[in-house]
Amino acid sequence: MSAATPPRLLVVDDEPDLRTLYELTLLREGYDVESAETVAEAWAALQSRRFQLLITDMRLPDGTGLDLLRRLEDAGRGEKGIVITAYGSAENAVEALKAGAYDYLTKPVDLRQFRAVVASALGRTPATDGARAARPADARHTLPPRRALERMAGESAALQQVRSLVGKVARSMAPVLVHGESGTGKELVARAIHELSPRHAMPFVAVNCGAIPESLLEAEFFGYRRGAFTGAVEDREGFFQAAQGGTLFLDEIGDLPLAMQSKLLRAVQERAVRPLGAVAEQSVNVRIVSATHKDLSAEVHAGRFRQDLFYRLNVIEIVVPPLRERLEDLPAIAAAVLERIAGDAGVSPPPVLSAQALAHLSRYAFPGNVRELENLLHRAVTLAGGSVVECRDLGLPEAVFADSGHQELEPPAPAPLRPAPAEVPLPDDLAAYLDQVEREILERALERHRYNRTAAGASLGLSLRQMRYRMARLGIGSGDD
Ligand SMILES: Nc1ncnc2c1ncn2[C@@H]1O[C@H](COP(=O)(O)OP(=O)(O)OP(=O)(O)O)[C@@H](O)[C@H]1O
Repeated sequence: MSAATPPRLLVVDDEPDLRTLYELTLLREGYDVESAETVAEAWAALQSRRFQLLITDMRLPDGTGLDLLRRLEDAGRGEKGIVITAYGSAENAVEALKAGAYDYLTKPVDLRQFRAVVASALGRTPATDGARAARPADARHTLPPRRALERMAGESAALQQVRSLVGKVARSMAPVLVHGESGTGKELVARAIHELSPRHAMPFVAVNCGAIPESLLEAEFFGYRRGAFTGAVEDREGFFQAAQGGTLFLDEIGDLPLAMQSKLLRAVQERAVRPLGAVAEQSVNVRIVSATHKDLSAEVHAGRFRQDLFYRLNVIEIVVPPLRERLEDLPAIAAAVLERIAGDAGVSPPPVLSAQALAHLSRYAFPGNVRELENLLHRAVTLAGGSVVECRDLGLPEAVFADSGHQELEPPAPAPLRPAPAEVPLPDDLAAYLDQVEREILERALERHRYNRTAAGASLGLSLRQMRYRMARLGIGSGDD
């Protein structure tokens, strides 16, 4: 956008004072502003000119802001929309996002937030805001657009539905909740949304909520100031600041403790965070995509997840079904994974699965989903050593197959535990020795449960959170790295 042609905005509100307030605020930002009082007047303006952005009150004398959004959508117009809704009417806000609004604001409108949302819709930084300027993307985060979508192999109806939803929601700010079992591709979906969104050149920050010790959550999410606590020797930004202008992916959101849920809700509502030890809040412009393998509404019923946060995050839900429910995707995903493995190893052409090996795999329940398939193929390729992966290379014992109902499948029979030696020599570094013992036990449990961390943890009496924490501490990979 050149300085000579400021973006043209249309403000629609029937209250003269509010209209003036919005107009003045936007004029100070250097925009070209027009206004209207009713749906009819706004529509007349929209028919005679193009605007970059429509900012409309929800309730208008002759209709609603949504009527305008729908008309724009029907006419195939490119104007983005921001809807201003009454305080506390969450349904209206959700309706607005579903009708294609870029974002919504609630009354009374906070002008700092107003400027930030408008700027974000126009891909700019607020001119008069003290908020941090949008940064150029960190190189690590800059993937060419569409990479995640291209990586997503498979043509099942379920996956096509996922792809189409990704395309639709990418344009807006609407929070998305991705639901699916572990390893189904939830993070891939979140990345695809980010890469197709207007934010794609800004950071994508992925956070595994289940892997962070509870005492560190606030500092990790919101950052801290030097001296905020012992050990805080310098200022550090949190995930929200790191994702400024981009997308924050909150994986395993269902694992977040209740106290942290309240703080997250506040940050999402206020669009501002206060680092530990700081006096002032910082406004943040971040789109939230969260994911869970849990049934969050059941968690809400059980009192383990805040209902208000659930509604905030779950404006649009994308369900990624388990691999066993879309086995038609198996050949394409396996081929894509084999290609990736071969590419990483510099081998060409990539190995292929024999027909029997594929048939064998399609009888397996894949409790760890695509991630498990990847691990399995990694091992199989190493064992095969040639260009064709056969059944025997897959290392799936008959015990893991059942013809009736995949759900009842049991993991392979455990190998007998090694008896403890009668006399263990005393270690000279007890902590390192115990770490090694723990590492071996975790690795064996993971191996036995085909890298399904939940199942491996449960077999040792550990929650997923504890399991992840221990794995991170001991530097054990999740099997996919
Ligand atoms: N449709 C697909 N095609 C190809 N690869 C896929 C597909 N879906 C997932 N993957 C790959 O499977 C692995 C697991 O995916 P991802 O990390 O997105 O799953 P997840 O559901 O977020 O897992 P978790 O719940 O354990 O965090 C990744 O390497 C991803 O690239």
